[in-house]
Amino acid sequence: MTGPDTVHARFRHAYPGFELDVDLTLPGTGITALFGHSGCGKTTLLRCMAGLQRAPGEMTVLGEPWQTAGFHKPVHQRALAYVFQETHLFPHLSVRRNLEFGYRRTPAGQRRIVFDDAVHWLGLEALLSRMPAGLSGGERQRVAIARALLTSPRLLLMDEPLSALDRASKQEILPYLERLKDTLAIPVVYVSHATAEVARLADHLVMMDRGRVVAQGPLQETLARTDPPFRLDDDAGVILEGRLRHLDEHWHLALFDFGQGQLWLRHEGPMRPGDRLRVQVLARDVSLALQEHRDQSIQNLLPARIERVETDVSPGTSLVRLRVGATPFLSRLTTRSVHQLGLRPGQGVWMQVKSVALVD
Ligand SMILES: Nc1ncnc2c1ncn2[C@@H]1O[C@H](COP(=O)(O)OP(=O)(O)OP(=O)(O)O)[C@@H](O)[C@H]1O
Repeated sequence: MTGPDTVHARFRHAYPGFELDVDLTLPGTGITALFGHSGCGKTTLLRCMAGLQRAPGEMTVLGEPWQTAGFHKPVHQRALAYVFQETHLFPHLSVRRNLEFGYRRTPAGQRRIVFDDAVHWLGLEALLSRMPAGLSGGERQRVAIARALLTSPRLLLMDEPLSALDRASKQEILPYLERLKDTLAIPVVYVSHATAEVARLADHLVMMDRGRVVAQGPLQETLARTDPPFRLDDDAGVILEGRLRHLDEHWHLALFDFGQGQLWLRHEGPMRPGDRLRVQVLARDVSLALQEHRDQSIQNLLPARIERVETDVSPGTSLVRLRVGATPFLSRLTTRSVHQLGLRPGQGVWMQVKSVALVD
C-alpha cells in the first residue's frame, strides 16, 4: 500500500552470495528502525532507497515517485539527507559555515527548516564559531545531523549514527534525537544494531534477516514477537509506553501507568508525575503463577492471559506470550515449569514482574 503519507520501497539486488528482496511501506512521520544482524542488508537497502545503489524496484516518498520501472530520479535531485557513522564535516569550516553549506544547498523557496531552529534543536548555539577538530564525537554528530536537516529533506536516512560514539556521548546525544522525533514531520529511517537505542527512539520497526524483511510493524508489537527468527535471545522482552502516575518518595519508587495496568519501578533521576516514559520489561524478568500470591517479594503482580507458548532458543526454556488487556508481554520460563503449571493458550495467570527498566 502506498500513499501521500507513506514511504514505499521495493527493491531486488544481488551481490555474490547475497540477495536483497524487500517490499516495504513505512509511516510518513516518526522513526522507523531497520534492525538485524550484521550483513543482513540494512545499508544496502538504505543505499537503494537513496538511489546511491542502482537496483530494480520502486521508491515513492510521500506521494512523490523517486524510482519507477522506467524512471530513476538522480540522487542530487532527491530531497534526501543521509547521516552516517562518520560525520564528514568540512575540517576547514567552522560549525556555522558547515551548517550554512547544508542550508544554501536548498533553494530559498524550498526551505522548510529554519536555520535557528535546527541550531536550537541540536543545542549548537555555543558551538557555532568552533572548528570541527575541537569538538567531541557527540558534538560533531549533532552538527552533522543539523547540517543534514538544514537541506530540508523529505526523507532522512541514518546509518548507525551513534555507533562510533562512546557510551557517554551516546547518552548525551539521545535526548536530542528524541526531541527531533517529536518535532520533525518527516520520515526517518534509522539503522541500528542496538536494541536499547531502537527501544528508545523508534516508533516503527523493520526486522531484516538475510536480505529479507521478516517482521515489521509498530515497535511494541514487533519487538514482542516470539517466532523465529525475530527472537532477541537475552534481549527478548517488550517496550511499554505510558506516564508516570505517582512518586513514592519514602520507598524511592515510581508508579508507571501503561494504560492497561500499572507497574512500580525504581525512582531514578529527575522524574515528575505526568512525564511520558518508555520502559523495558525483559522476558527473563517475568514469572507466572496460577494464583495471586501477595506473600512474596515481587511488587508487580498483574492478571494476564496466555496467548501462546513457544519453544525458546534452548529446549530447556520456553517463551510464553501474554496480554494484559491489549498490551503484549513475554515471559521466559523453564520448559519444566510450563509443564508443571500446565500452561496453555487462553489460560488466565498472574504475571510477576521482577524488574522494570527505564529505557535510557
Ligand atoms: N559492494 C559490495 N560488493 C559485494 N558485496 C557487498 C557489497 N556491499 C555489501 N555487500 C554484501 O552484501 C551483504 C549485505 O551488506 P550490508 O552492508 O547491506 O549489511 P548490513 O546489514 O548493513 O551490515 P552491518 O550491520 O554489518 O553494517 C553482505 O554480505 C555484504 O558483504
